Order: sequence, then structure tokens, then C-alpha cells
Amino acid sequence: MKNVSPAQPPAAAYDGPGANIHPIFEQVLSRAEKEKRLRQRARVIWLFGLSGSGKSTLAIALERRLAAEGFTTHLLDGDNLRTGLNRGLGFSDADRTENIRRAAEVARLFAQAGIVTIASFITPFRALRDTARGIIGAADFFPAYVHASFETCARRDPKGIYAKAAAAGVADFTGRDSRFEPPAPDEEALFIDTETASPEAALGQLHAAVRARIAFVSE
Ligand SMILES: Nc1ncnc2c1ncn2[C@@H]1O[C@H](COP(=O)(O)OS(=O)(=O)O)[C@@H](OP(=O)(O)O)[C@H]1O
Ligand SMILES: Nc1ncnc2c1ncn2[C@@H]1O[C@H](COP(=O)(O)OP(=O)(O)O)[C@@H](O)[C@H]1O
Repeated sequence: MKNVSPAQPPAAAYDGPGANIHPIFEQVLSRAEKEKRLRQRARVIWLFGLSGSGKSTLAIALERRLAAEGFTTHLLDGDNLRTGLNRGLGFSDADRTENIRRAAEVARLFAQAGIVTIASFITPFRALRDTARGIIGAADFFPAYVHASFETCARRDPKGIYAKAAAAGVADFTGRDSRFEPPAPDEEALFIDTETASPEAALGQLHAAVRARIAFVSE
């Protein structure tokens, strides 16, 4: 049989220590082509806030509404990733950093596939949100701060985790032993106050902001 050597890719495609063994030119469909087929612009909606602030409630309701409108979406959240990809990571600053780094890399992959991605993580430090923005890219990253006070979250406590933390049964608990840094104005996060907004009103606020960003504009 004739020995055919494969076409050589441009040298630049293999540059760098983390070079991908599947160079970009082998991609069959570009992101733009995928978005066109899905008739949507992919974005990463990053919900952050205390445990019990209402992130999951909003994330699930947003995904339901967008799906009903014909959008293709995917939901990523702390509880799910921590049982799989991020199993073994705890809540030290270093572990949260790795947790968010991996979550942001996964979210970026979904966005590259044209999918509207809803991420729900406490993401308590500004540096973590900056990491997520840096990985995903500022143009694709849409942060929303889901706010409720520690006291309100402790009163809601659907998982019993605040009661457990009060009995010193949870290490590095956010808001108690580990800090939560509210977003600074220059982070430009959407502010959703679940202290005052009902779940329906909070969804309405988030949905309106998201729809404006994911609407498909044909060229
Ligand atoms: N120490 C401590 N502090 C805060 N939260 C804790 C802790 N231990 C377990 N849990 C549960 O883990 C969920 C948060 O995980 P995240 O991956 O979102 O956290 S982080 O972004 O890495 O800070 C969080 O879920 P949510 O209530 O959905 O936020 C908690 O149920
Ligand atoms: N806008 C809201 N107003 C009042 N309670 C809410 C609101 N959103 C969520 N909740 C309640 O708060 C609790 C925590 O919500 P959840 O979505 O699980 O928070 P998180 O994912 O941030 O931990 C639940 O009992 C939920 O019913």
C-alpha cells in the first residue's frame, strides 16, 4: 500500500505547552455556524450568591422558560459538578478556585458549541468571578448577583446546611467561616434581590436581560 503522509498543519497550530492535539482547522462547524443553526447567540449566564439566595430556583426557571421559547440551553451547578468532575474538592479558598476554574472551562466549551449556558455557583470572591470572566471571555460572560442576606438564607435553609453550620458541622461555611465578597460596581453584574422580588419577578428580570443578549441576529 502506498504510504501517504498526512497533510502538515500550519506550525503555529502546535505551538505552546498546552497545544491541542486536534488543531482548530479540523473543526467541522464553526461556532458561528452552530449559532446560526440554533438561531441563538451563545452566552454564559453566571448566577452567584450565598447558598439559599435562590440561584438554583432561578436557574431552573430560566432554563424552562428559554426551552419553551425554543432556545438550546444547558445548566451547570455546584451541587452537580461537585459529585462528578469536581468530586474531591472542598471549600477552602484553593479548592473553590479550582472548582470555579473547571466550571468556567466547561461553560466555555458549551458556549463554543453554541449553547446558552446557565451556571449557578456561589463564586464568593471577586477573584473567582474574574477567573470565570477571563476563561469564558468578557463578551460571553453575563454575571448576575442573586442577593439575599445571610439571615434570610439561614431562615430559608431548605437543605438544613445553615443549621448544621451553626452547630459547627460545616467547615469553611460561606458567610460564616469563609467570606462572601459582594460585587463591586465595576463588575457590572445584574442585581437580583430575592429579599424583595418573588421568584416570578426575579425570573422576569433575569429573563428580560438574558433574552436581549441571546437573540439571534441574521446577517
Ligand atoms: N462550606 C460550604 N460553604 C458553602 N456551601 C457549601 C459548603 N459545604 C457544602 N456546601 C454546598 O455546596 C454548594 C456550593 O457549591 P459551589 O460549587 O457553588 O461553591 S463555590 O462556588 O465553589 O464557593 C452549596 O449549594 P447551594 O445552596 O446551591 O449554593 C451548598 O449546599
Ligand atoms: N425570589 C425568592 N423569594 C423567596 N424565596 C425564594 C426565592 N427564590 C428562591 N427562594 C427559596 O429560597 C430557598 C433557596 O433557594 P435555592 O434556589 O435552592 O438557592 P441556592 O441555589 O442559591 O442555594 C428555597 O427554599 C427557595 O424556595
